[in-house]
Amino acid sequence: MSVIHKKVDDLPTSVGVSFAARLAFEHVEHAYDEKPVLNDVNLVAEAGEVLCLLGPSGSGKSTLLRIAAGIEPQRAGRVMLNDREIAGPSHFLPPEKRSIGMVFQDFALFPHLTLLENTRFGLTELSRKDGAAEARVALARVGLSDKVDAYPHELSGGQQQRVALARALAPRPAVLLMDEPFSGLDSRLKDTVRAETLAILRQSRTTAIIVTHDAEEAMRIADRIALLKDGRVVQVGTAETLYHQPVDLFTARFFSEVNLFKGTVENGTVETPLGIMEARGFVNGSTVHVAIRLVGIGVSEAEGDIEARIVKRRFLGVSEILELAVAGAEERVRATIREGYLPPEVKKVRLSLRRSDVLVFASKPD
Ligand SMILES: Nc1ncnc2c1ncn2[C@@H]1O[C@H](COP(=O)(O)OP(=O)(O)OP(=O)(O)O)[C@@H](O)[C@H]1O
Repeated sequence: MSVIHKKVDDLPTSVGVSFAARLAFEHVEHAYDEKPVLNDVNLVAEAGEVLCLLGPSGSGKSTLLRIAAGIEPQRAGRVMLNDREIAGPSHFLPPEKRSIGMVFQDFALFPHLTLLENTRFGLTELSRKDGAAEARVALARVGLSDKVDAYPHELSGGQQQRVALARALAPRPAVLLMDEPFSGLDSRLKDTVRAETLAILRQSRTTAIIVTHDAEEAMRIADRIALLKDGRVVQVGTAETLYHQPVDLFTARFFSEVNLFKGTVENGTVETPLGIMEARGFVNGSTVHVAIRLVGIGVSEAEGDIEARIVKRRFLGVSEILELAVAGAEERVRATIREGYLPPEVKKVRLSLRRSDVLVFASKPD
């Protein structure tokens, strides 16, 4: 996909081709009253990419979006759109001048306006006729041409989300910000709406920053993911990087369910209930956490080096979670199997480990 780089000053404010822009947060800090919520955030959304801000509740994701949109002026640092400072010590561009669109969690549609009027709302620089024409194009793009005269309450949740997307994209923003855009949709609709939204973003070549607290959702939609914790960016990268090379235990646990054991390093190894694991690069005597992904434990009636007994089975539809007692270990171990893989009467099993699912991290002080 070719992405056209253009200076923000040259960007059309309303009609014309959409030019994806690069948006960068540089040393951004923020606090509400005296409570710090963002701490030295450095993060770039490259032109044309879908960047997900992922993190638990309260990690500062929405605040970062609001700062980019210009709704919330940050305490320190700056926000750049291509080479231009849009918020910082020397300049503050008001929201309507930023060429940045926003889709809110609750869609924020005007209930008394039709879809056409809702979508035309941000096209203030165009005549009524041109605005309506652009709004029709935007609604066609999200597949709602036949509903231009309908009101929001006449639509399903998924359709309302598409109107919100059409309204945000109609002025052809250089960057689109979306705050938990799929969280209000029921699970049956979610997959479809997510796929449609992504297709529209790709087609319109818009740079998008999407907030979510759901790691699986981020993996489904993002080109890159920025994981936030307590107002700091913990790690940025592709889904594969964050999953396979997590920088810390927090990141590892955000992306997969793990068994967690604490141990002491001896001669580059550490003992766990599932055997002795390699812990290269750690100082002798240091305390480490060993995280073993549930999916990395093979369970079988016949094969595997480790003997275990099934203590509990929990049915989860396509899979089951097993709680296991391992010979010689006090701590219980969890593993996952395909539903029905083991007959109900089976109690004794053997386990095998996939080494790539064993992750060792230095223990942080409690
Ligand atoms: N207007 C505000 N006034 C005071 N504190 C706020 C305000 N907005 C957010 N906060 C606080 O700032 C912190 C970060 O909030 P923010 O909404 O950015 O996090 P988030 O990661 O988006 O979380 P969530 O997923 O729950 O929305 C939280 O502790 C929150 O309580």
